Amino acid sequence: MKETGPLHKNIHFNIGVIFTVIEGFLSGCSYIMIFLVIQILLGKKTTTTDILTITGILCVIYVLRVLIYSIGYTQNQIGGAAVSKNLRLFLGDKFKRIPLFRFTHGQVGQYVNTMTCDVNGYEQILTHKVSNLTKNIALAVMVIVFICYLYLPAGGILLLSTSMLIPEMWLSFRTVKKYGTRKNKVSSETVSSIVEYIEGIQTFRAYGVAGTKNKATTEAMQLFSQVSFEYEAHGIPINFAFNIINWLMVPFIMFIGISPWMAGEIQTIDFLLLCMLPMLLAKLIGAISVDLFSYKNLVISKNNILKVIHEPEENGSTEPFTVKNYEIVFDNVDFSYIPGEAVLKETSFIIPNQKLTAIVGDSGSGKSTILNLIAKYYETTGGEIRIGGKPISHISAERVLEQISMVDQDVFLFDDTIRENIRHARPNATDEEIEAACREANCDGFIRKMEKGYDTPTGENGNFLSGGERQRISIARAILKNSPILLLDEATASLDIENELAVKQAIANLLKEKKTVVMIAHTLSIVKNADQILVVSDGKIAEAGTHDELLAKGGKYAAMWNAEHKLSA
Ligand SMILES: Nc1ncnc2c1ncn2[C@@H]1O[C@H](COP(=O)(O)OP(=O)(O)OP(=O)(O)O)[C@@H](O)[C@H]1O
Repeated sequence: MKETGPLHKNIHFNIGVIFTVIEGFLSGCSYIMIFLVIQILLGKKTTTTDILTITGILCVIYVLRVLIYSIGYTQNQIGGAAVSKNLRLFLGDKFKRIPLFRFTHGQVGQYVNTMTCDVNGYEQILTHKVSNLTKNIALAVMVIVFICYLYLPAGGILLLSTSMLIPEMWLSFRTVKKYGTRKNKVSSETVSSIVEYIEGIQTFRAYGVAGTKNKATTEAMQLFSQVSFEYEAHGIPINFAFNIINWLMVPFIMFIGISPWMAGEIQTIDFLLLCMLPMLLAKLIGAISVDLFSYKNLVISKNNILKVIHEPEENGSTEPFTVKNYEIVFDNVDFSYIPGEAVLKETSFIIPNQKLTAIVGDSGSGKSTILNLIAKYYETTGGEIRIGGKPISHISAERVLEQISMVDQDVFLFDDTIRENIRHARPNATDEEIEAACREANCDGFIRKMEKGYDTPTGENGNFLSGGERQRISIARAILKNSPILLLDEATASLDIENELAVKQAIANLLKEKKTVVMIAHTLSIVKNADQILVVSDGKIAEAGTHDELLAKGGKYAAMWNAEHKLSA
């Protein structure tokens, strides 16, 4: 099947294979030359010219072999590396188009496995396996042809024994398909488990369940070891049986060559080679069998890559998303993360353009889900969400997200400087613009106190910074992006008083601009001045109105307000 797209092999790869095959034939030629040398030596009239000619030809063959091998190997490496680079770039780009809800924990493990192990595996096929295989096959064909020339029946028998490779491969491939596929699946689960273990190491250590005490990770590794063993254990007997047949051919050919040699039908030198060449052939066939086995295994990697390549993409339009206003409408929206377990049920509400809407409600009532749906992290299962009158289901997440700034509790920071982390919000922003955004976000002060100021590294995922500092950096990003919609998950409750005040001030600055703001509020004091408050309860909007209206109503909001005031009193 002709390969297209990122798996397509390039010209370097093809040149590499051709050169390796030539090198295989040349290596066969050196055996023919040795044959000629022995023939001359055993003959009566050996002249210096004969010896010089043969050694000269051998020199040329060896120099050519080294040259051709070097070119072939280099071309293979260049070709393979180019394919894997293009493949990784392609997959990186593909991840941009896969719906965001696909990036669940288990799936991320699979993607990491594909991007690393599977792409490495595929590169191995291209840079080593294919060339080794073609070279060994070329040399094996030459050896068989040469044995046929020496003594046809011996050549015929070797051809027959070599053809046992076909059933052997058929059986091996079945093993690879069954156990290799499982091994690969368990391998991605193990990667997920290891990623989770490393990410959560602080928590695991705090609870004394790190290292071998961590049940989930230990079990995942044990399972992987067991599956790997099963895989090898089922492949070995087939290979073992084949190798016995393969190597028994060496004495057998010797045996059937004795009578013609004694009868003078073949010369001593031919008999000598009949004793030696089957050993070389057995070694080659053994190597071909092992390479074909691992080649088939690596094909699983290729299939995993193909699976990602063919993953359904978002079907929304990538045309720029332009609307006259940024009113957000939820029209009878149904949503569930797990089929049958509804989180939002026929939910309808309007978030007015350039107004502040606060969402309050019990924990687990669906507040974050509403933000996730506006940002198109997930697709609704029923109903429609419209921004500025346009249904967002027809627009790609990337285009919708261009209109949105998100400040939530999980601030993701890259292992880069503070300046570059903020610049991600608007890559062409100047240093002055970044610093101005930081002043508004109340983080300019603490950044300047740092040794390298804006060029201070944040550490992996911002672990050199405190929670409040990370939140203010996230607010600076939102200010810099200056998008018309702002989704805010206010989470000042977990901060110390100084940080809480700084973050609240930063949020107040962020809200000064005219934007459509949707804010999840965990403390009601912060939403008092909102233009509209939505009270979410059990996946529905239980109440909607201003602070005063809702208090006057004496419903759920009023109860929450009174409870909060009792606590702070
Ligand atoms: N990725 C997910 N997969 C499955 N269920 C989920 C997922 N995310 C949230 N849920 C479930 O959906 C429901 C609503 O969750 P959501 O995070 O929207 O609540 P919330 O009101 O924001 O809660 P909180 O105030 O505690 O953050 C909860 O029952 C939660 O367990």
